[in-house]
Amino acid sequence: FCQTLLQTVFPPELRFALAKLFNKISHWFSSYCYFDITEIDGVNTNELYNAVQLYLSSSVSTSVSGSHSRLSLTRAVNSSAVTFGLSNNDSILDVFNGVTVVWEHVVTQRQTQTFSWRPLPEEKRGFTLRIRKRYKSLILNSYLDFIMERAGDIRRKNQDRHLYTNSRGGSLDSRGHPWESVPFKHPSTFETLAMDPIKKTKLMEDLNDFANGEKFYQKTGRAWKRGYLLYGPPGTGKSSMIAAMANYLGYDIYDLELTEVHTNSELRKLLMKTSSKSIIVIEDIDCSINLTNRKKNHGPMHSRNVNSSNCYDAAAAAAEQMRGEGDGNVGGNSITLSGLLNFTDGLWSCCGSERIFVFTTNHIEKLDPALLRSGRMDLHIFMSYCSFPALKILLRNYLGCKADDLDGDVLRDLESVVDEAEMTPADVSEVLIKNRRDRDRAVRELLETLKVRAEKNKRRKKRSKKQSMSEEEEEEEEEEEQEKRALESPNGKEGFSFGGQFEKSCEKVENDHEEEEEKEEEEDKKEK
Ligand SMILES: Nc1ncnc2c1ncn2[C@@H]1O[C@H](COP(=O)(O)OP(=O)(O)OP(=O)(O)O)[C@@H](O)[C@H]1O
Ligand SMILES: [Mg+2]
Repeated sequence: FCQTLLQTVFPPELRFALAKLFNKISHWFSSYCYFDITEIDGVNTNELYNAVQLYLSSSVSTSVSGSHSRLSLTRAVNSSAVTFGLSNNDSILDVFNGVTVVWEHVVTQRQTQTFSWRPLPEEKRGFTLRIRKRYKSLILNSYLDFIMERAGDIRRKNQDRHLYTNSRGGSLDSRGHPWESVPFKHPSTFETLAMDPIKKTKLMEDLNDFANGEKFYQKTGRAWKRGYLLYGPPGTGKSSMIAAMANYLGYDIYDLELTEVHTNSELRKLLMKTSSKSIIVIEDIDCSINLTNRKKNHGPMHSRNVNSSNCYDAAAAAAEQMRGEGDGNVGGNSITLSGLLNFTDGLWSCCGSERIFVFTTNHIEKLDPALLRSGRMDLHIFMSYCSFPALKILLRNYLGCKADDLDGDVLRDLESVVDEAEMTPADVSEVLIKNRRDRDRAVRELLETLKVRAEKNKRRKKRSKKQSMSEEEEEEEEEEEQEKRALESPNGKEGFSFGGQFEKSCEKVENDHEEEEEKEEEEDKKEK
């Protein structure tokens, strides 16, 4: 009634001024201050609104059995979790640093829309935060930061991981993004990963330290990133470990296909478009480097004094980078080792934080030392053939049986042959999957396979040992013969003998001299 009276009696300007004055007076006398966080800020979505909603959803869900009898439930696209929310015009208390605040979810009908390029929702939603005035400055900034951080964590936990790939070969999507993504649903976890438990625990501790190490990295002036090199034969669980890492930390994975990247600057752009809290993976790094090498030989570098019998002197590129020569872009259309090193280690690697680089390879010996030096790849993890502790994990995973469930003799047999057999966890898994309906048959067949493989390996090792022994013997015989020849030769100096190589070079020098003398004589004859 007052409002209609005001509207009829007073002009709008005066009404507005009166309302402002009234607000000011009530504000002076109130011991609280209020902050409105609306869902839509002008035309943009207010990030803080979404963050508050997520943050409150976690505290509301814990108090479901309490005073709240009506809650809203949401499930986002690509999310496997349900989030709780406050219903319209409901309020909730929250405590931060010992200070109590009140959040109210305010929903009002939006007035009839004027023309807009982007249609706005019919409801106007927002949160109102009520804080005692004296605590305003104490908690406002840190409280909002805290809320943003918590919301990020909840979002990551709720949302399924994403697996990004650059297989589009440098072209961009409609939003200018070079990465394509699919929901990442790999079920591998550290629980299911079969490897030495001590190594596993160490790695998990390392990951924890990394994820919680923001302050440490800041204090020490290091970029917040970490590099792991996983190496070992095919089928030992390198890719499975990457999936386990992503699931453990809740990070996205960027699977970088180096063969699809044409220039160093493209590589840099890809890096810039990766998000924080992610794992950047380059699988089979030795193969990717070879590709670069091949190109390098065709490029201008080929004219340099590079040993052409070797496909590429990667160390030269590393040295080039150490000297800071250019960006290492050879011929303008190929990535180089120095480009890759810059990618992982240079200034550009820090555009974003909390990132893990993982390289995998089957042949660590083929990698350039520049890639392996500490600081670049912080941890080198060897994924070995199936060991006994790893075997026990696989038995548990596939047959659902603990070591104690098996017959003691069988277990001992398994333990005695597993190392000799040099079977990969992938091979062991195959045997177990095939017989997973019959546990006894699975174990029996596994034991047989392991024994056969162990026997085979023994024979192979014996053969190669024999081979190397006979080669050694041959070499020794040859040396002895050469020594004999040296003693029997008329030019031989008694009591002295030089290595075969040296003798050969002496013979060669003498022969060369003779040839030269003959040539000179012929020329003399011709002149005459
Ligand atoms: N350590 C392991 N623990 C559990 N499962 C494993 C392990 N290693 C291999 N496997 C099984 O074998 C399959 C192949 O393993 P994975 O792809 O991880 O091997 P990889 O080391 O990445 O091989 P490659 O070098 O060929 O890429 C996986 O699907 C997984 O089920
Ligand atoms: Mg792999």
